Amino acid sequence: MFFKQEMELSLIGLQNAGKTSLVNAIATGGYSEDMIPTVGFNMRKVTKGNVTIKLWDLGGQRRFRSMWERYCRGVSAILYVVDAADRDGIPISRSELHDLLTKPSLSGIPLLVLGNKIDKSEALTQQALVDQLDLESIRDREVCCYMISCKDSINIDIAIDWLIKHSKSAK
Ligand SMILES: Nc1nc2c(ncn2[C@@H]2O[C@H](COP(=O)(O)OP(=O)(O)OP(=O)(O)O)[C@@H](O)[C@H]2O)c(=O)[nH]1
Ligand SMILES: [Mg+2]
Repeated sequence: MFFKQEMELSLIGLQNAGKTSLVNAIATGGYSEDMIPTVGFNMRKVTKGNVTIKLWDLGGQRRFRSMWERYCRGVSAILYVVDAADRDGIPISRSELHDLLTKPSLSGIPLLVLGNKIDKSEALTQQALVDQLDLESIRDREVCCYMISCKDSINIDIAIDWLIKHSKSAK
C-alpha cells in the first residue's frame, strides 16, 4: 500500500457544524463545548503515522462563505461538515454545497461529507442526510458520506482512512 506523505484538506460547512471541533478531534482527540466561532480561517498541521495533513479550517458564517472557494482550490479533498441534528439548517447547507461544487476551479476534487453530532438523538440518519443534501446528484467526483461525533469520537478514524485512500495527490 502506498501512503501519501502530504495531504491538504479544506473544512467547510455552515457555522456551528463542528469544523473546528473536528480539527481538534483529528489533532488531539480533545473536545470542548465552549468554542469560539472561526473568524476567517485557521491553518493547522497534523501528523498521522507517516501522513502530514494540512488542514484549512474555514469560518462558516455567511460573511466568510465567499472565501471557501479560494481555500478549496488545489486541495487533496474537501470536507463538508454538517450539523446532522440541525434539521432546519439542512436546506441552506445543501444549497451552499451545491453552489460551491459548480465552481470550475474545484472540479474533480474528492468530497467527503460528514454528518456530525450523531450523539444527539435528533440527528438524521445517514440515508436521510444523503437524500436531503442531494448527494446522489454529484457525479463529477468521488463522494462519500459518514456520520460522526466529534464529542464522542465516533467514526473520526474511518473518515481519515477514506481521505488517505481517496485524496488527490498533494501538489
Ligand atoms: N453534541 C455535539 N456537539 C458538537 C459536536 N461537535 C461540535 N459540537 C459543538 O458545536 C458547537 C460549534 O462547534 P465548532 O467546532 O466551533 O463549529 P464550527 O463549524 O467550527 O463553527 P464556525 O467556526 O463558526 O464555522 C460547539 O459548541 C461544539 O462543542 C458533536 O459531535 N456533538
Ligand atoms: Mg470553526
